[in-house]
Amino acid sequence: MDAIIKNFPSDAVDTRPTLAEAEEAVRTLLRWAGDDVSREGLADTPKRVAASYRELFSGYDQDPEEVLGRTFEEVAGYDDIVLVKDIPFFSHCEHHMVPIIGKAHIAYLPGGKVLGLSKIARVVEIFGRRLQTQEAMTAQVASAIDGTLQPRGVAVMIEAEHLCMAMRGIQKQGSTTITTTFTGAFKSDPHEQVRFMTLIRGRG
Ligand SMILES: Nc1nc2c(ncn2[C@@H]2O[C@H](COP(=O)(O)OP(=O)(O)OP(=O)(O)O)[C@@H](O)[C@H]2O)c(=O)[nH]1
Ligand SMILES: [Zn+2]
Repeated sequence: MDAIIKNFPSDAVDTRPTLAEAEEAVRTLLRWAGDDVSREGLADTPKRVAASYRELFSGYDQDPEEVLGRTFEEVAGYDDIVLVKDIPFFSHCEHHMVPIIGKAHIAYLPGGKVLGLSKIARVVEIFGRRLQTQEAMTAQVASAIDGTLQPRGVAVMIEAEHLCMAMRGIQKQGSTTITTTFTGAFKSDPHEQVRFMTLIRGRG
């Protein structure tokens, strides 16, 4: 997992295809779906899909450590839980390349350094905009924050609907998958986990 967090996964791909090759691949999939690539409505679709992949999978070219490296000293007088909850995200499952729609709740206990709040949401974006399993994404977000900020603990919960389970296959709409990763005090102290859960559910 470290390799996924520390490096740009795109570096591991020795040669990215050209744009023309990517557009040709889209044409192939359109034909596989049963459509006619020569009809007018599809003329620009390969170009649009290739451009949209650049955006939807932009996380491969972004380094979470760079984003999380911009910290500032602990805010005087505050050393308690910092929780950003209900961060919406879209990802794609690595099995079917179909959307995962969810929200992330992320907390940490400062250990000397504090993150800009937007950086927490940026980390969700970086890992979300890659092909994922929900478990891996949850662990990656927690590990990236833990490794760079070195707080007293990190808690990550992701709640998501997998459209590969809703639109196809078993076709169960509306089910939610919940995954959690706890480090440090959140892992060792059940009381801290309860506080995290209570704050997420809005009763804190
Ligand atoms: N653990 C985990 N599984 C996932 C995630 N996203 C999708 N899956 C599952 O990955 C599995 C892939 O199963 P396969 O049997 O190889 O593929 P499949 O024949 O398309 O499976 P079905 O979806 O059951 O039709 C399915 O059970 C999906 O529900 C995820 O984030 N985490
Ligand atoms: Zn899937």
